[in-house]
Amino acid sequence: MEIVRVTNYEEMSEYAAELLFRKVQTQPNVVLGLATGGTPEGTYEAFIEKAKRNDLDLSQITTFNLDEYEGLASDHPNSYHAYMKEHLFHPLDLKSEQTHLPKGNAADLEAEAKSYEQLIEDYGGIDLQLLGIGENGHIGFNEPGTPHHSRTHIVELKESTREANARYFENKSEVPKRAITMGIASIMDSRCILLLASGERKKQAMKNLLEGDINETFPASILRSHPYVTIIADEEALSAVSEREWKKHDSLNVL
Ligand SMILES: N[C@@H]1[C@@H](O)[C@H](O)[C@@H](COP(=O)(O)O)O[C@@H]1O
Repeated sequence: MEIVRVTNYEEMSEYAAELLFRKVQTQPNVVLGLATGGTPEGTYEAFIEKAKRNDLDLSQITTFNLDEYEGLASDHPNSYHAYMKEHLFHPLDLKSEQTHLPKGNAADLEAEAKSYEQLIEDYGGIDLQLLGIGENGHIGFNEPGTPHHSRTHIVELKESTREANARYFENKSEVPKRAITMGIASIMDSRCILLLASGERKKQAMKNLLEGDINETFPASILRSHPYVTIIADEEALSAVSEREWKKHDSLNVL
């Protein structure tokens, strides 16, 4: 596990965008795993800018997102489909065949989960998975208690997660109660993982991730057993982590 400690959100975004840019440049047919939430917005913005400025060839990339809310159609303004179209897919003119998200409004969600997992496999797996982290340690929508062997599945969202995400909806009651998400094992199958964390709100999560035990109570802790994880976190997110911990991991030799 590598930790890149940066000053703030802007620096985190710039650094992550540069890594994504280099990844696509060196591997034009890369399969990217993508995340939503406030954390990667700046990364997407910086990546779009770099890609356009350098005429980056994106025609061969494929993307798979981590998750989607249950019941929201892809054109629902609060769906993760809509988020991705706005923040990445449209600005980069990615074709719809290149981009994949689980369908939250599928008639048979269990079948959707299976076929999503199969599709990732058909593409040879994910080369680089981008992750944010929930305050309770969730990755994707894998809430505390999710088994480490889980594959794409349907989850009940914790009230705290619905509250944290309510800012994107009119009010909390509109936040769906369930979602479909890649599982812990699906995420761990990615060849490398890039986790981003910024701000005070994430400081306890980062402390648990870097100093706690690996267990299912804190889902992100499993990442410590993955061979290629890079964390880009800012000073506030790392403010509860002892310097000894992040210095121990600090490295610029990433991805
Ligand atoms: N499903 C998403 C996660 O993928 C994301 O990492 C998390 C943190 O969001 P934010 O980056 O807005 O703090 O929120 C949601 O629950």
